[in-house]
This record gives sequence, C-alpha cells and structure tokens, in this order.
Amino acid sequence: MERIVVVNFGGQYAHLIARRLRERGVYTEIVTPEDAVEIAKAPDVKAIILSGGPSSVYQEGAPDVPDELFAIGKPILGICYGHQLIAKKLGGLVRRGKGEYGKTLVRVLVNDHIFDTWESEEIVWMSHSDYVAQPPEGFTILAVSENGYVAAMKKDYIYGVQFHPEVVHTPKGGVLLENFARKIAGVKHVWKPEDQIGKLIEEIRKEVKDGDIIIGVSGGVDSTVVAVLVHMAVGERAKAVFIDHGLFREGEPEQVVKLLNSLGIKVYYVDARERFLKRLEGVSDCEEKRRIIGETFAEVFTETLSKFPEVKYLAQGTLYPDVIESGAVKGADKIKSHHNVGGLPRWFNLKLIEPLREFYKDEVRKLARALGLPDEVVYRHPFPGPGLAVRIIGPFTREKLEIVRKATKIIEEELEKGGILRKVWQAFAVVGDDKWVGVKGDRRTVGYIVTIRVVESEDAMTADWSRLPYEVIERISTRITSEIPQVTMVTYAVTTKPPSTIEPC
Ligand SMILES: Nc1ncnc2c1ncn2[C@@H]1O[C@H](COP(=O)(O)OP(=O)(O)OP(=O)(O)O)[C@@H](O)[C@H]1O
Ligand SMILES: O=c1[nH]c(=O)c2[nH+]cn([C@@H]3O[C@H](COP(=O)(O)O)[C@@H](O)[C@H]3O)c2[nH]1
Ligand SMILES: NC(=O)CC[C@H](N)C(=O)O
Ligand SMILES: [Mg+2]
Repeated sequence: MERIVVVNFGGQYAHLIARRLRERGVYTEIVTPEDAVEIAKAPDVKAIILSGGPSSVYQEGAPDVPDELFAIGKPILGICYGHQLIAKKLGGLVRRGKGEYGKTLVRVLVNDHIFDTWESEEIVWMSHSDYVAQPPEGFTILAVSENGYVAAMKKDYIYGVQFHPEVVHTPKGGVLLENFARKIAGVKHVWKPEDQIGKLIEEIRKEVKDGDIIIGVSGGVDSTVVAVLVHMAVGERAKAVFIDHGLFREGEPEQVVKLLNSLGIKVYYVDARERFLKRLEGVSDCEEKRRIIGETFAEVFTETLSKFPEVKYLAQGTLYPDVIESGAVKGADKIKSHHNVGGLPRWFNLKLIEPLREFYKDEVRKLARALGLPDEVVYRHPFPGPGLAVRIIGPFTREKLEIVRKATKIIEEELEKGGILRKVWQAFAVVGDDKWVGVKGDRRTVGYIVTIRVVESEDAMTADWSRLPYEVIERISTRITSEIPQVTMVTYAVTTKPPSTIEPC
C-alpha cells in the first residue's frame, strides 16, 4: 500500500495533515522525528511531510530530523516549522519577523504542479513569527505573502510552504496536499476505510486464536463497530458487556441492547445503576464525580469478567488520535489533557485487541455505514463516559439527573424534527442550583434553570455555538418548562470553546 508519512514536530495541526490527505484517498501516517528516517526508507512510503511546531529552528534542542532524511531521494514537503527547518538544514537563513497570524493573501509567482488549480492570488492561513529570510542555494521562491515573506519554495522534489494547507481556513490547502501526493510523489492508490473491513476481520481472527474475547459496549460508534467486527471474526466467542451506570440518556440502555441483539450479538447487560447513583449522591466536584465513576466502572467490570472464565482478550475502540496522543511528541505544547476515561484499565490481565487503532472518527463512521449499522449509531453524537453526571453543576441529585435527562430528550427531539440534530456536533441540557422565580398557573413557583448547549465542531478541540433558529429555541423552551414542572427558566449557551469547554464539568 502506498503511503505518506508526516513527521510530527508537535504542531497543533500535524493531525490535520493526515486527515486531509486520507479524506482524499491518500493513506497517511504520523511518525516521530526519531523514527522518520527508518520509516521513510520503506519502499511503500512515497513522500515525507514535515509538520509545523511551536519551537524555533534556531533554538537549542529544537526538534530535528537526521540529514540522512534528505539523502533518501523521496519528495519532502515542509509546512511552517518544517519549511523553516528545510531552510536552515540546507544552508538558508531563518529569522524572527513580524509574524503573520490568520488569513493572509499569497501571490503565486511560478507555475508548479503543487499549485495546480490555484489562482495567482489565494487566501491561506498563517501562524508563524519566524520566517525564511534566505532560501538555501538552488531553491526557487514559488510564492510570497502580502508582507513579502517567502510563502513557498522548492528545489527538485523538496518543497516548503510557510502557510498551513491542512487547516480549513486555507481553502485550496487540501488540493495542494493532494497535488503534492499525487503529482509530485506519484501516489496512485485510492485508499478508502470501508475497503479495509475484510482485512480487519482477518487480522482479528488471526490474533484471537483461542478463548473468548470481551468487548465493553457503550452504544457509541467506536465500541459498536468493534463489537460487530469482532463478532464477524470469531462469532459466539465474542462477548459484549454493557454496564448501565444510570447516567445514560432516556431509553439509551434499551436501545443499545436491542440494536446489538438485532445484529446477532448477545449483550450481557449489567444493572449497576444503584451502586453508581448512591456513590455520586451529594458530590459536587467535577473531578470527584469523574473519579467515582471511573473507579466504580473498573470495579463492576472486574466483577463481570469473573463470570467469563474463558476470556483471554479485551477488545477496545482505541482510535488513531488516542494512539498518537499517548506517544507524547517531543516539543509539543500541551494545550489540554484529553480526558477520555482512559478506556478500560489496562491492568486487566488480558491481551488487548484494538482493530480501530489506525482510524479517525469520521473513518469509523464510514466503516459503520459500510457494515450496515443504522443511522442512529453512525451519526450518534459523542457522549461523555461519565454520562449525564457531568451535565449537572453542583451536588449530584437524582432530581437534577431526571431534569437533565428529560430536557435532553426534548432538545434532541426538537432538533431532529428541524433536521438539525445530525448537523451539529453535540446538543444537550445542563442544570445547576441557581433558581428563578416563576409564575405557573397564577402561582409563585421557584424553579431550576436549564441551559441548552448546542455546538458545532470538527474534532471537539474547538467549538462554536450553533445559531439555532429562534422558533426551535422557543419550542424547546416551551416544552421544557411545561413538561418538567420543576423548571422555570431556559437559557441558551453562547460561548465558544475556547474559552469555554463543551461540557460544563
Ligand atoms: N457503559 C459501558 N459499558 C461497557 N463498556 C463501556 C461502557 N462505556 C464505555 N465502555 C467501554 O470503554 C471504552 C471507552 O469508553 P469511552 O466512552 O471513553 O469511549 P469512546 O471513545 O467514546 O468510544 P465509544 O464511541 O465506543 O463510546 C469504550 O470504547 C467501551 O469499550
Ligand atoms: O469519553 C469521554 N469521557 C469524558 O470523561 C468526557 N468529558 C467530555 N467528553 C467529550 O469530549 C469532548 C470535549 O469536551 P470538553 O470541551 O467539555 O472538554 C466533548 O465531545 C465531550 O462530550 C468526554 N468524553
Ligand atoms: N506554526 C508553526 O509551525 C510555527 C513555527 C515557528 N514556531 C514560528 O513561529 O514561526
Ligand atoms: Mg463513549
């Protein structure tokens, strides 16, 4: 299989380079600077991309790649930091400049295949303070920015661009990356996630030689796809376990069990609702809620495992970003620690099977569709592991849990009716302890405030609030205050991430 590798210098967007290329059918993987040379030598690697990064190339200890990488003779494309690194390593000059941030106009000076379909002037997205003051000998300047900086340069098969073609704010960026892959590097193969299903099943079958395999199912798209693949590979030896912590949305546990059963996968339903809810009662601190849930989860899961003496394997829905993030990259600025509960504890004495470890979420959705899973799974919104508990501000009470559950259902129903639900990243209700005086049936009532949170996002790292039509907000508000008697006020959350986060807790 032909592939491209991205050397990750800790850029916030290194991931997106791989995403953009894979969207366009070019299989791309991310590697560390230390592994770059070894991997780049493999015959199926057609080209190397050097990512951006927070360091400056002239700083001591800045991430680097061995000179040997340039001697392999494969096409190289440097982006931002990568572009500056090429300049420095091959004898050019990099200096600190005025900086260019955000949308910038560039002028293309030279016709080159990498710019095929570009106009002579295009908008690109920049984020740098250093710049290439002098390209190395033999390099041609292909494009300049409106501030006169080198925006693109090349020599033979070595290219550098100062802007970020991988972000959506560079409208022709995806085209440029594909031009590099197909026209400069000669990648012909068109990679599609759904073509991998047969291979995935074959690999699981080979790995799970004997004994049973457990899959924890949450109803989320990742674990559902894993359950289906594993079941297709080893049949009845696949045991799906669903732990009901009592913090799911209305009807969710029943749906999960019913769906998997309908696919021929028998689900062991564990009712642990009381244990979770009792331990949470009265707990205010967010991190404490998460800790209790994680701990109780591990406890219940361990007890459940003892009922399956033949189990030797544990299947997990680990995705490609989890794999990369866990191998922390040298030089990367930690923006936010990702709070996936860490999945199931790795200290279980079971062999881990992670069939999705090379896939992104959108690709998993494609696998789900190709496997014939219903839309409710394919388009399911991300749902936090700690469930509705992290949508309750202040002390956890069963009353607030019921309010959030009912309000969330109303929000989902109204957005579905308006054809909006599938277009947004997440939509849910939040409740805290502040009260609002209301008048219901001519009587004074003091009730809860429910906040509606609806956001649009591509990867949850940033998010914008959804500009819902007023009529939809109005219908949601009317229904919440009339169907949930304890609520007297509904508000709409209008803060982006950052500075806010998506969940309140
Ligand atoms: N209620 C549950 N019962 C059993 N297993 C669970 C449950 N919740 C989560 N898991 C397991 O733990 C893993 C990690 O959970 P988490 O919710 O963080 O994963 P995820 O990346 O959101 O994946 P998914 O889309 O499958 O929910 C899941 O993939 C699943 O295998
Ligand atoms: O599996 C999860 N376990 C968790 O503990 C958790 N907390 C938040 N989320 C989800 O992560 C995304 C980003 O959330 P925040 O903006 O609130 O940090 C959003 O999609 C959140 O729903 C979680 N997912
Ligand atoms: N985004 C980047 O790669 C930035 C590279 C370098 N740190 C600069 O500021 O110019
Ligand atoms: Mg989940």
